[in-house]
Amino acid sequence: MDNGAYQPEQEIKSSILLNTFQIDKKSYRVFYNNETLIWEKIKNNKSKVIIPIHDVISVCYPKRKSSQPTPQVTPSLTSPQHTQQIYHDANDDNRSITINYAKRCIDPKVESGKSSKNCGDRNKWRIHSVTLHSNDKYIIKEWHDTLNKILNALKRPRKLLLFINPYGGKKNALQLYEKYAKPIFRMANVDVSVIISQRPNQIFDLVMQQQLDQYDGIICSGGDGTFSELFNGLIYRKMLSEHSNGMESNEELNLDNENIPSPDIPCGIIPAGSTDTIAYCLHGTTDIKTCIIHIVLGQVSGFDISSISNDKGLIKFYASVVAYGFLGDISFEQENYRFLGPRRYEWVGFKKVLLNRGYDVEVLIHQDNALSSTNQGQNSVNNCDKIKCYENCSVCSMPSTSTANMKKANEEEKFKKITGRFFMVNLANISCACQRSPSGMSPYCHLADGYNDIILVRHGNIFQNLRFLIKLSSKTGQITDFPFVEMYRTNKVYFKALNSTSEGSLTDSTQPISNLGPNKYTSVWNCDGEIVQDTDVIIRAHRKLLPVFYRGPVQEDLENKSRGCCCC
Ligand SMILES: Nc1ncnc2c1ncn2[C@@H]1O[C@H](COP(=O)(O)OP(=O)(O)OP(=O)(O)O)[C@@H](O)[C@H]1O
Repeated sequence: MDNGAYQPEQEIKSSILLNTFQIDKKSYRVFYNNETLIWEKIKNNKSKVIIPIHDVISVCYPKRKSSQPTPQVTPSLTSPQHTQQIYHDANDDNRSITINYAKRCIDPKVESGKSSKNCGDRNKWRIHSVTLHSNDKYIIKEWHDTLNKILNALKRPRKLLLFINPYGGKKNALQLYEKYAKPIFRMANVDVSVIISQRPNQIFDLVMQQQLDQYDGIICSGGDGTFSELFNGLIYRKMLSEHSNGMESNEELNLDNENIPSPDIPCGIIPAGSTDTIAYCLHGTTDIKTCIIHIVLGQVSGFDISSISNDKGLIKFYASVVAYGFLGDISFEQENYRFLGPRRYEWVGFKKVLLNRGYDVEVLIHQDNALSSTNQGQNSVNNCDKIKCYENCSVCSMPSTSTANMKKANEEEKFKKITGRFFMVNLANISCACQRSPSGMSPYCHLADGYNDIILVRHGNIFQNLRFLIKLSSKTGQITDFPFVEMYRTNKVYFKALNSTSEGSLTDSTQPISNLGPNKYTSVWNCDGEIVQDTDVIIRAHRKLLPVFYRGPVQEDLENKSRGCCCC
């Protein structure tokens, strides 16, 4: 029933505009209809550009050059600094408007129809601008006002809080922000408050303490560790607020760690770390402009987050991987070689592959009935349909009712027990693809299906371990082709290190590691790059727990086809 109230969706859907404009001194028919903006040459309607309104960043009158200096961010801030740009409209007599829009990278030859093969990376997005001229200032004004009304009706972030980690990666997050992020936020009229972190875990602490209601999104610029601080803060904050009545301690908070509440505020990541696995998996690229574009365009989707707990409760949430054994050992030692930059992983990895003696462990892998039906009861990724996770993924968009219903029908949970000596045991929340390992350790892992892939790599001689690592970093081939690798899809795993000299799990395990660490018999966990020392843990996947600015990578078939000409 139409009660006369203003409905933004109606504005987006029902508006229609059609006029002739000059673009680069040529006549174009330009129309807006059905959430799409189209301009085509009047004399040659083959040259047509189609842009969904959701990919339009801003519509403005051509700007006068501002005499005001651009505000600079002063380092070492712990309270937000605002960096909003004020636009100056030229005058009321405008005869042109500029439309700034984002578009996937497509080879200009493909766009002009001269070639069907695309050398560009379709995961990358770039900003383009088109200026429409008309002698009729009323037409210009109508287009400007209508398109801005539509853009304002879209659900997009207008005010963001950004944490910058100046220490991660190449230590250039601040420069990257100034060079790439600030101009895009300014173009999109997003008001950004910036906080530069001064120590590890400060982002987590600030997210827990700060008033966040005024923000439409909380984002960070840094690597996986920085993003981990951010989303751990957001989730813990939400858990605390949900349990605020009568909640006395963290232990009580940790009791119900099956049903974790979702944060209300979406988050995002501007990659400025060493590996940037999470950004790579979310967008199919670590291209910084692409990641910023996805934030300003504001498309939010649920992203799986997993947790690692001990018998006392929750230890940490992770977004990429928890890895015990080889990768845990690397994570433990790499901090000592930070002066080598991203190369430190190669040096420490080389040392650890030579010295690895394997670790004895026992795992109980939950066999989810919802998965068994598609996997012939094996829960093995080897047997399941090999569907990769892309934008609009059919697996991730399946309703999540199956797991809950199955549990009721079969009260007793089924577990698969595996014991042995392992080179590494990894639980991947995402494919873990990155520039170094483009397929990732778990190529078919999904971003939002509610499952982890557990990868068990049996310990072997140094040549076997090396073969495994080479395959892991290759573009083709799968680690599950090796007979010493097993992979299972699951939403819960009980893990125990055997032969432990540490008499049970270490408490307070994410505290500074000083003299603690892997001993002769046990390793540590690499949890999104941070160390967790417990060796008796439960690992759970939480479906779509975190709202994140992302669309997912582009479908690979198209990408491969489009890259067909790269050999030339
Ligand atoms: N001002 C700071 N000084 C020192 N360390 C910091 C500061 N701010 C954040 N940190 C810590 O820096 C660590 C490394 O950051 P991050 O993981 O983002 O970068 P990286 O390790 O280079 O990248 P990646 O995780 O993608 O490989 C994090 O654990 C974070 O807690």
